[in-house]
Amino acid sequence: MFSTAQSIYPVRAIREIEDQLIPSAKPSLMERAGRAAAEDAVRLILDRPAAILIACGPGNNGGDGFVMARQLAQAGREVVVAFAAAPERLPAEAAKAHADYLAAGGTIVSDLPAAPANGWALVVDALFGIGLARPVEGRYAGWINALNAQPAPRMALDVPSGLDADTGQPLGTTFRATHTTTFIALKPGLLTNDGPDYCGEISVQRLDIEAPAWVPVRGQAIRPALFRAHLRPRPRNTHKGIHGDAGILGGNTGMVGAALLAGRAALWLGTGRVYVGLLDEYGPSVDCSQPELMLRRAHALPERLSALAVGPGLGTQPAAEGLLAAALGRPVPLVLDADALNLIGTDSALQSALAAREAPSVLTPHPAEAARMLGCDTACVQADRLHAALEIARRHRALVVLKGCGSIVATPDERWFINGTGHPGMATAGMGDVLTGLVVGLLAQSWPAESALLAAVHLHGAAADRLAREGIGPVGLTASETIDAARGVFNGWLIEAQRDPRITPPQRPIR
Ligand SMILES: NC(=O)C1=CN([C@@H]2O[C@H](COP(=O)(O)OP(=O)(O)OC[C@H]3O[C@@H](n4cnc5c(N)ncnc54)[C@H](O)[C@@H]3O)[C@@H](O)[C@H]2O)[C@@H](O)CC1
Ligand SMILES: [K+]
Repeated sequence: MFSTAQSIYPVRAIREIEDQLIPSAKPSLMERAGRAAAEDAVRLILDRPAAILIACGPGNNGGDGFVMARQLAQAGREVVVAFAAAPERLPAEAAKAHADYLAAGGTIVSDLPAAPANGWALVVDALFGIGLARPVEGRYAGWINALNAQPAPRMALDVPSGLDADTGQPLGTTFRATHTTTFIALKPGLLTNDGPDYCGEISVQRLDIEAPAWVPVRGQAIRPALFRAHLRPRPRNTHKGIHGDAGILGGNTGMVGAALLAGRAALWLGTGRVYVGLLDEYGPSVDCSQPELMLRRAHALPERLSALAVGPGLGTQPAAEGLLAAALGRPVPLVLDADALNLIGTDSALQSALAAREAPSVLTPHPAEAARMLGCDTACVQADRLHAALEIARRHRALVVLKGCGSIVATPDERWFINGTGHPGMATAGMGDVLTGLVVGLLAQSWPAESALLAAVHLHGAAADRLAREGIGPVGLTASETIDAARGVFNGWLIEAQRDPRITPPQRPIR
C-alpha cells in the first residue's frame, strides 16, 4: 500500500529527458519502448491466439509500433502492420525501426485491413503520441474509428492517439484504449479530465530511466506514501483536547445540510471537537442524528479553534461576506470552499486578505468555481486543469485542489499532484462538503496543510471506491455514506502504517 510515489512529467519535460538520453542510449529508447510494449501485449493476451493489428503513424510513435511488431513476430505471434505514411519521411529512429521490421521479414499494408474471421487478439494504436500537434481528422480519424469499433482489447502506445498528453483533452477523433503502455513516466493528460476515460488501465514502462535524475520532478501521483509519515497511532494516554477543535462556517437558509455534512466528516475522521456555525437564523440547535456536533449561530463560533472551514452552504449575502472577511483574519489553518470561493473571486479586498495570510489556506474549487476565481469560463479551466490549479495557487498563495476527474492539487511553489481514486458516482450533491470536512478535520489534528490536503483528497476517492466495490454506487452513492467509508479506509491506513517498520515507533522493552 505504501509503494513509492510516482512522478508525472508534462510533454516538455519528457522531451528534455529524451534529448539528454537519446544520443547515448544503448539500446535506443525506441527499442526499449517497443520491447516493453510487446511484453505488456503478451501479458495482456496470453489466452488470445489470433493475429495482432498494429496501426503505425508518421512519427516516432509509429517507430515504437514497428519495434513492437518485430518483437512480437519474433516471439511467434502473427502480426499485421498498417502504415500509410511515406517511409522516407519517417524521423531517423523510426525509419530504422521500419527498416529493421522489414529486414526481419515483416510486411506492411497501407490501409487498415478488415478483421479476420476470428477477430483480432489485440489492436494497437501507434499512430500519435506526445507529438500530436492538431486534431485528428481524415484518414487517421477513419482508422481510429475503425480501431475503436473492434471487440478486442485496445492498446495505446505512450498516449491514446488524439488525446492531448498534457491536458487530457481529446483533439478530434481519439483512440479509446482499454490499456495504455506509457513510456518513461506518467503524463498529466493520462490522469485528469477525459484522460482516464480514454486510457483504460495504465502501465508505466520507465525504460530503465530514472527520470528525476535528469529533470526535477514537479508533479506526482497521489499515493499514501506521500503522507504516510503522519499516519501515526494515537498514544493511549490521550484526551479529546489533543485532537483539535474544528470549526465549520456555512449553512445558510436552505443549505444547512452542507455545513452538517462537513462537520460530520471532520468528526468521523477523529477531530476532538467540531463546532458548526450556521448562518440560517432558523437553523437547528442540534443535529439529532449527529448530536456530537456543537451547533452555534455563525457569529458565535469559539475564538480558539485549531482549524476552520468556510463555505459549505455559506451563501453570498453581505452577512456571509463579513464572516468570511473575519475568518480570513484568524491565524489558523483555513479551508475555503463553495461560496467562500465565489465571494473571493469577485472581491479584491478579500483577495488581498487571503494573499496576506500567514497561516495555511486551502482552496477547494470545482471547475465552475475555479473559472469564477480566474475570470474565465469552465471550458477554459477544463482545457488546461493543471495550469488553472497552479494559477489559483500562485495568485492566492494557497494550496488548491481543483476537483473533478483526476483532482489536481497545486502548491504556491509550483508543485502539483494528481489523484487517481474515486469514480463518477461522486458527482453528487454534498460530496464537496464532505471533502471540506475531511481536510479541516486533519488540519485540526495538526497535520501539515499539504499532507492534510493530499490525504483528504485521496481518502475521499478511496472511500467511494470501497463503497462501489460493495455495490454501494457508483449509481446512487450519497455523500453521507462516504463519510462512514472514509473512517474505515483511514483506520485501515493507520493499521497498515503501524505494520510498516519504517514508521512504527520503537517499542519500549518489557522489564
Ligand atoms: N524520441 C524518441 O526517441 C522516443 C520517442 N518515443 C515515442 O515517440 C513519440 C513521440 O514521437 P514524435 O515526436 O515523432 O511524435 P508522434 O509520433 O507522436 O507524432 C508526430 C508525427 O505526427 C504528425 N502529426 C501530429 N499530429 C497529427 C495529426 N493530428 N494528424 C496527422 N498527423 C499528425 C506530425 O507531423 C509528425 O509527423 C512518443 O510519444 C513515444 O511514443 C519513444 O520511442 C521513446 C523514445
Ligand atoms: K498512440
